[in-house]
Order: sequence, then structure tokens, then C-alpha cells
Amino acid sequence: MTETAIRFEGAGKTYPGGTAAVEALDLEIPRGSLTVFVGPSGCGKTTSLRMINRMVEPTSGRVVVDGRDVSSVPAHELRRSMGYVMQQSGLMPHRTVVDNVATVPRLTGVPKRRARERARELLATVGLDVQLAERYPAQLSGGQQQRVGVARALAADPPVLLMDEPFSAVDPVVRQDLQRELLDLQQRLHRTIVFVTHDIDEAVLLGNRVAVFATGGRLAQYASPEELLRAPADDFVADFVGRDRGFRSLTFDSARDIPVHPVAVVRPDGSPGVIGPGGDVPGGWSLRVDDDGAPRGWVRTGAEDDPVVGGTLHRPGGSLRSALDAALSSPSGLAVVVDEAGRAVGVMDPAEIVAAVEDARLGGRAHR
Ligand SMILES: Nc1ncnc2c1ncn2[C@@H]1O[C@H](COP(=O)(O)OP(=O)(O)OP(=O)(O)O)[C@@H](O)[C@H]1O
Repeated sequence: MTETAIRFEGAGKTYPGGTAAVEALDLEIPRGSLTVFVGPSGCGKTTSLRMINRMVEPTSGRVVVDGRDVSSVPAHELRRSMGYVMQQSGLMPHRTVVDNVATVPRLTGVPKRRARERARELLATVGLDVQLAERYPAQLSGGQQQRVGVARALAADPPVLLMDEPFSAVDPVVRQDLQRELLDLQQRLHRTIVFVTHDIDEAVLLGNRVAVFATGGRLAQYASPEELLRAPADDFVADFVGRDRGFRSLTFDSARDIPVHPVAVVRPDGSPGVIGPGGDVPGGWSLRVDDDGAPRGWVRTGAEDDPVVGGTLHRPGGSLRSALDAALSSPSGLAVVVDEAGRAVGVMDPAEIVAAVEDARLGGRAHR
């Protein structure tokens, strides 16, 4: 059974003189999970997050962490057990990167040298070049500063990590890197992470569970990303989850039962061949491969001197979405399947991919 780390019990917040920022919120956050609060601007995500570490006190109900009502725990003690990462990394500008991270363990009495050693380890953990440790925050890019912010939040080794739009101020490419690294970090560290974003794609990518907030601080749905995409609770959630919902939900179906067929290939020296399992080889097109057997586009039979750029590749363990995309983006219509090393191992037939999609749609989810 999953243990609950954080529980909102009818926790609501009305700011003085204002309307309700958060309606009575009931929510259980499992230990070791990455839970995302998502919703449009002003719907109470940050307020809800801050009720966890008492930066905001609820005006009704309560928040319970590890079985204790947080209002009974001194705020400084509570915050020591919770890392906090903000949109702007919130680093101290006059301290070097390493000292920014070392500050937290120093506060808890760790000797300076040990604290700095630990800080360097953490900087490496979050993927920051250790060469940058002696720089000042202003001498780092936005993405690097966010990494330092995450390292600092982890410095006290807290079981809970609160992250408020930590990646929203960086460009999309850096953002993807940071997202991937957070998932990687979480696989190793298993913290209880509560992550606020207004970006549904980020929520679906990162979250084990996603809480969708609606205007007025109402919890519209709390579910797995898969459930949100497949079965939005109401029109608001359906609208918020957005376009391509059906296509994106194929991310959660495996393509492992779709047969892989052989394919005609052309090697760099122009010699023809066939790779893949036995069986009929689809005609009309040949896959160009390099010396290692990695796909390098297609040629049409009879037009061997006129290569066409290939589509996306379907990798081992890939989803139905990846298989379908590989077929749709392939000039031959055949989805190219590669192994872990990126070598072509065969192709999938688009009709068989569509049949698997239909199967999944009809609820069999046989290919999961
Ligand atoms: N300190 C405050 N005093 C008064 N009203 C506040 C305060 N902080 C937030 N609010 C109001 O409470 C509501 C919820 O704000 P909150 O910051 O929790 O939303 P959010 O979903 O995190 O928004 P965003 O995505 O824009 O950061 C908003 O209407 C906001 O204006």
C-alpha cells in the first residue's frame, strides 16, 4: 500500500479582503511520488504548495505532513525538512555557486569544508560542470542557475521537495534537459516532490499524479497522466489538457506486440541486402544504412540515386505513439525499428500499427 506523505484535509485559503484562492482542498500525496499541480494562472497552485511548508497558512482545514498537522510544527523546523525551488533560482548574488549550496548544511552545523565538499557533489548530481562552482550566480545562464537552485534545495537532504515553476524561465531546449534530469534524479533519490507548473505537457511528462486546478482554486481532477488524457473529468479538464489528447495518450500504450518485418537495405557501397526477421520483404523502397547498420534515409526502387530523408525511429520499449509517428513520418510509410545501439532491425507495417491503435482505443489495451 502506498503511504501518504502529505495530506490536504479541506485546506482552503482566502486572502484578507480577497476571494477564495483555494477552495477546501482534499488531496493525498503518496510518499516518493512526483505530484504535479497544474492549471491556468491564478488558480491557487502556488498557494496550495505554500500551505505545505507554512509560507501560507490555510484559513480553513489543515495540511498534514507525516501524520502531523503542519500548524503544530515550527515553520523553521518544517522548512528544514523541505527543499524549495522557485522560478527565479533565488540564489544569493554575492556568494559563489558552491557557497550558495553549502549555506544550508552550514546552517545545520556541518563544518565548512565538509559542507563545500557536499555542495560540489550535489552540483555534479544536478549535472552542473564543477568548473562553475567558484562563479557567482550572475555569471551563469538561466538553466545553470536553476540547476544550482535544485542542488541547493537538495543540500539538507530533505525528504520533501517543493518546486514552484522551476523551469518556466528557461528556453525550451534547456527546459527539456532539466526535465529529463529531474526524472533521472527522482529515479535515484525517490523524494516526495510537489511540482507546480501551468504547462500541461510538463505535468504529463513529469507527474506520477497530476492535480488539475480550475479557476477559483477548485480541484478539477486528480489522476495519473494517462487517466487525464484518456478520461478527463469534465469539459474544463478536457479543454485544458488540449489538442492531440488522443494521439498523446498513445504514449501509455506499448507497441511491443506489433510484428517486426524484414526490410530491403542499401549499404554505403551501394550493395543491396535485407535485414530483419524472415518473411516477405515489402517492395518499392529500400532503407539506406551506414556501415554500422544505422538508418540513413530511404531510396525508392528505380531511383537509387535520389535518397529521401528518413522519419523518426522506433526504439526498444517505445510506445504506440512512437511507432505511429515513425510510420507517419516515414517516406515509405514503414516505421523503422532500431535496437539500443541505433541499428535498424526491421520495419513495422502501418496497417498493423493502426490495428494496434484501434485495439487500444476499444479499451483492450492489449498492447500495454
Ligand atoms: N499574498 C496574496 N494576497 C492576496 N491575494 C493573493 C496573494 N497571493 C495570491 N493571491 C491571489 O490568490 C489567487 C491564487 O494565486 P496563486 O499564486 O496561488 O495562483 P497560481 O495558480 O499559482 O498562479 P500563477 O500560475 O499565476 O503563479 C490569485 O487570484 C492571486 O491573485
